[in-house]
Amino acid sequence: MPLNKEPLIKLTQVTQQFTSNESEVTILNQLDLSMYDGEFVSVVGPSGCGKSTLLNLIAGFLMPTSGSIKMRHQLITSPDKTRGVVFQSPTLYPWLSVEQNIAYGPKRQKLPINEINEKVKLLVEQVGLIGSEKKYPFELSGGMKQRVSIARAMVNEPELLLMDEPFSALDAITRRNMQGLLRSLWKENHQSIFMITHDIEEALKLSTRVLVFPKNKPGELKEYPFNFTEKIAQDSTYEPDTDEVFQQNKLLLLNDIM
Ligand SMILES: Nc1ncnc2c1ncn2[C@@H]1O[C@H](COP(=O)(O)OP(=O)(O)OP(=O)(O)O)[C@@H](O)[C@H]1O
Repeated sequence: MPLNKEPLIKLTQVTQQFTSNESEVTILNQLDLSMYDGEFVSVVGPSGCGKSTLLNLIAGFLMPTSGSIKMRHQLITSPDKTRGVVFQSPTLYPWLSVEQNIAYGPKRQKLPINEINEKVKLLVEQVGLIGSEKKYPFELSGGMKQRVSIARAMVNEPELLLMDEPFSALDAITRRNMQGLLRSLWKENHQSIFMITHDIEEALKLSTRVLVFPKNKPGELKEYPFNFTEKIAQDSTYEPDTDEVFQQNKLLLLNDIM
């Protein structure tokens, strides 16, 4: 972890409690966490451990019970366009075409039309939707819809992309393709990414750091730095499924969670 750099995101002593059946439940307990520019951080953990809560706090959808969350020293108090969010189910406007969906944010910001067209063209290319620009959401597969969602989030050039189980509704092959796409976007655009996933392999294959909510320590986080994503990007012959180190780390994470 870079010690000499300023964090992009900094959580200090963040506690999140919710009321359930008239009693307080602590979901996150005095959590300290820093994330740096260019990192790809994944979060894994058992169902209900607080993964989405953590993402919602960083997005600004939720305020912590106590503690602070800052982005470049500024307290996060509401969602804004410096943090783009991609959800599990694509949230596209059904009456707008692919290119109109992507252009929606920049149009609202009243950016010059030439600039919007350029951004949309570049993103359509980057997410692999050339030829589908004029299609409407009902004409797209699940994977294509999620490609539009990612483009829609990235068109605003967010400093941080937050993804809540973005591929969990997709079939295995589409998912693998989307993982490759996301790795390329991360590398080409030097994008910082914070992703929640249920899939330990996905976390290991994509991230530079994995945060785990261990099963026996509710509210706490454990961290592991990894470099498999760089290996996969640089060496097309590298096969994690036959790499002993990869498999050992997978077991390590599984033991933490299950
Ligand atoms: N707004 C809320 N009010 C009350 N309880 C909440 C609220 N949001 C989340 N919770 C509770 O907090 C806990 C953590 O929820 P969260 O959605 O963060 O878990 P998760 O790890 O993302 O789960 P999953 O993997 O199943 O999606 C759950 O018990 C949930 O019911």
